[in-house]
Amino acid sequence: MAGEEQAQPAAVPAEARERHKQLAEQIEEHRFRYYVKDQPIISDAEFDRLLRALQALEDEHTSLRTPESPTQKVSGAYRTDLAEVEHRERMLSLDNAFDDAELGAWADRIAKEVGTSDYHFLCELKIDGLAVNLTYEHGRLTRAATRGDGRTGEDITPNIRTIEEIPDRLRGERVPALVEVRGEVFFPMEDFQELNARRVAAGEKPYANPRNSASGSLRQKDPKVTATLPLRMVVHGIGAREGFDIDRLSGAYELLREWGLPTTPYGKVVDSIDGVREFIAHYGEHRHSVEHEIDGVVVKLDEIPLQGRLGSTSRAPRWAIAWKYAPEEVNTKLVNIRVGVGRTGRVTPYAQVEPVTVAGSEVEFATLHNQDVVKAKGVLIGDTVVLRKAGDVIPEILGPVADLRDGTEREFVMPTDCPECGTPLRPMKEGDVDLRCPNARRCPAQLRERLFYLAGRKSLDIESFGYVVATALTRPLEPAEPPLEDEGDLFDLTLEKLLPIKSYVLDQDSGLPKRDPHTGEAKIATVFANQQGEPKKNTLAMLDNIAAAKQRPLERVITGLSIRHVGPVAARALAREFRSIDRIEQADEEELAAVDGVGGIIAASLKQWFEEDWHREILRKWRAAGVRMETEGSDEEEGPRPLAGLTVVVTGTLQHHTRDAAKEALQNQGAKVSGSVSKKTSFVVVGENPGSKHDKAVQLKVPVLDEAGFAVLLEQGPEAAAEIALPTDE
Ligand SMILES: NC(=O)c1ccc[n+]([C@@H]2O[C@H](COP(=O)([O-])OP(=O)(O)OC[C@H]3O[C@@H](n4cnc5c(N)ncnc54)[C@H](O)[C@@H]3O)[C@@H](O)[C@H]2O)c1
Ligand SMILES: [Zn+2]
Repeated sequence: MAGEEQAQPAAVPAEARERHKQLAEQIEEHRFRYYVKDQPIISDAEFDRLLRALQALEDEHTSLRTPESPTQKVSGAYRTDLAEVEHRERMLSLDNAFDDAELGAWADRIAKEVGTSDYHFLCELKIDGLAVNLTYEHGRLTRAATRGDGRTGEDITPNIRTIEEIPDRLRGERVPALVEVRGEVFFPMEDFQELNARRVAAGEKPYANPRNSASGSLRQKDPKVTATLPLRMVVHGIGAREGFDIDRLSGAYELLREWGLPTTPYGKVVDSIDGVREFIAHYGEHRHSVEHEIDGVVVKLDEIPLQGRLGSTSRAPRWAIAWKYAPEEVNTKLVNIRVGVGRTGRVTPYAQVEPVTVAGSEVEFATLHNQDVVKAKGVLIGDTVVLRKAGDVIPEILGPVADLRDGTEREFVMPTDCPECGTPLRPMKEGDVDLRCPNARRCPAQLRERLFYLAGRKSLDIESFGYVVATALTRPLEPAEPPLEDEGDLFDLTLEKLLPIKSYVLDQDSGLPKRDPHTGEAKIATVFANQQGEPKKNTLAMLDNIAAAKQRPLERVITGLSIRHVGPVAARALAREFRSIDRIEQADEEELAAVDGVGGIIAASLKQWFEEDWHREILRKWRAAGVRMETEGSDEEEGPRPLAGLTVVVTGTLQHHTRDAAKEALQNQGAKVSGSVSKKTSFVVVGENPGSKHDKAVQLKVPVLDEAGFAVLLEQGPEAAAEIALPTDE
């Protein structure tokens, strides 16, 4: 008889046991790939699902929850090339809360078990990096190690010494005999693509995301390699200690800061779980206003004696919990790399992926910028890739999961001809990375994009004129000839020309026809007529709106010409200075370049634009149609410019101004309006629901104005506004 088998509890069905074994093996395998090879093949979210499935199985059959189960251990013990180091005090993982009920349950347990009502929660950001343990003895850094299995980690002392912000010696008078400092090493997102480019060029596998590159960089055998990489660190805990006492973790952070260690500025002590919820909600919205990737919030009981009272499991402390945000990274298949043609003819590759839901929306396309970027990222068509969608930013491909290749993947080859008009592509200038379609006037893609921009908010702001209309006017299925040759004909559109038009309904992101979800057929529509062949209401409104757009200010007309490098800011400067299109055309390059906000590149681009016959023809037609080509009044009439020299950023929703109106008001008084906050920003005007710019302002201590302060700035000038600017340290 097999006595050992009898040790297995009979109550657990064989299938459950088998499933448990398989899941456990899978999890161990993924941990090995993640912690040791730094090349995971599944996303964190998928990994978390596996671990949860195992937990659920063990909840059902508790006897499966043995000490060896992956649910009970801190990662795993693996042999690596690096030397082993024992931690003095164990390094643990964290339990997770994926929804509010789980967070609430944790808080209830704390309330029940701490035996007092006098306690606080310390909220911190959960940094997506690599856990390390730094040992300082009498103020000197003597050892640095990875977390490993929590008891034994890998020795990375020489590598850690290459990180600038980690002090070799602690500063100050109150340096203790011993302290283990725990923290997270991370790789800044903005340096990530560059690292991958270097790796691909050197024939190495690119990393799938910044977290893997932090780990890979730090666990190099040769610290000289680590030294070349921009690793950063944030400390978030204390292990073993001798020679000092602390009673609050938040207080311990003060001490760590005094010693010269990089603590986080984003921690916050709150006295209720609702305070925790607010913190979670706030950073859920401002996730990208911090310099490192965050995947959640860590909530800790702040009182250290109470932490001791609650204790830990074999895997995680009971006094802390990690709230996980919805993942922004998913793995999916790169089905194809296509190219799109932009407003200025620039041809850019973009990724078509197997549709996935990420950060709440379904994604099918992701940007790839240009052919060099495709190379630098090292992605092949057919790869499983890591796709990231962060906030409102356009989805992008971070990198390939190279370990999943099976040899069928192929390299992307840039097409030689324009995908929409067949014209051979070429760089505009020698040395340009970008290829362009030189058929600027009639390439349907370019004309479509120009029209869409011309009708858009930054230019003529024509309502009822969107992408579908721009498509129908430039590449109709019927009739064969489009109703306009180029944007010169915009103001001559008639119902007669519009009603017969049938067109594909194109997707704005990809330029591909949208498909009927049921039949899979490309959607075709009569865009301007209803079923009876009469004009749609929208069509009539659009024609009225087009007519009204003839009276838009000069700067908006200039913007709408799609002159390379001439955006709304330059257009405004040009309109202000020259006051008519004719005078801009007559000005020589030097005069143009001398205008504040214009400069040499724009001046050259303007000159080039006016050299094209068909460009001048657009102006002639527009003028004949009655489009405004100058500003009335003379220079002298222009008011004083009390805000000249100021740079102002506007963020959030204002009650009494649209964003554009606020900008215009500022610019009218001579202020420069900028989209990003820097130390040079004079004021940040903050409306409701401001985003990361507000945080940045606070961080850089730039004066912040609310809407009332904004009114003071406009009416009484910068000195008065400065007096009522909000205190910037919260
Ligand atoms: N994709 C894969 O194949 C794969 C495999 C294994 C693990 N993972 C991922 O790794 C993570 C699991 O790792 P884990 O066991 O370390 O758990 P965890 O990441 O959920 O939480 C524990 C860790 O959080 C870190 N941390 C970050 N900020 C912190 C802060 N302010 N205070 C305290 N700790 C902070 C600590 O280093 C700690 O070790 C999960 O996100 C999981 O999805 C992925
Ligand atoms: Zn073309």
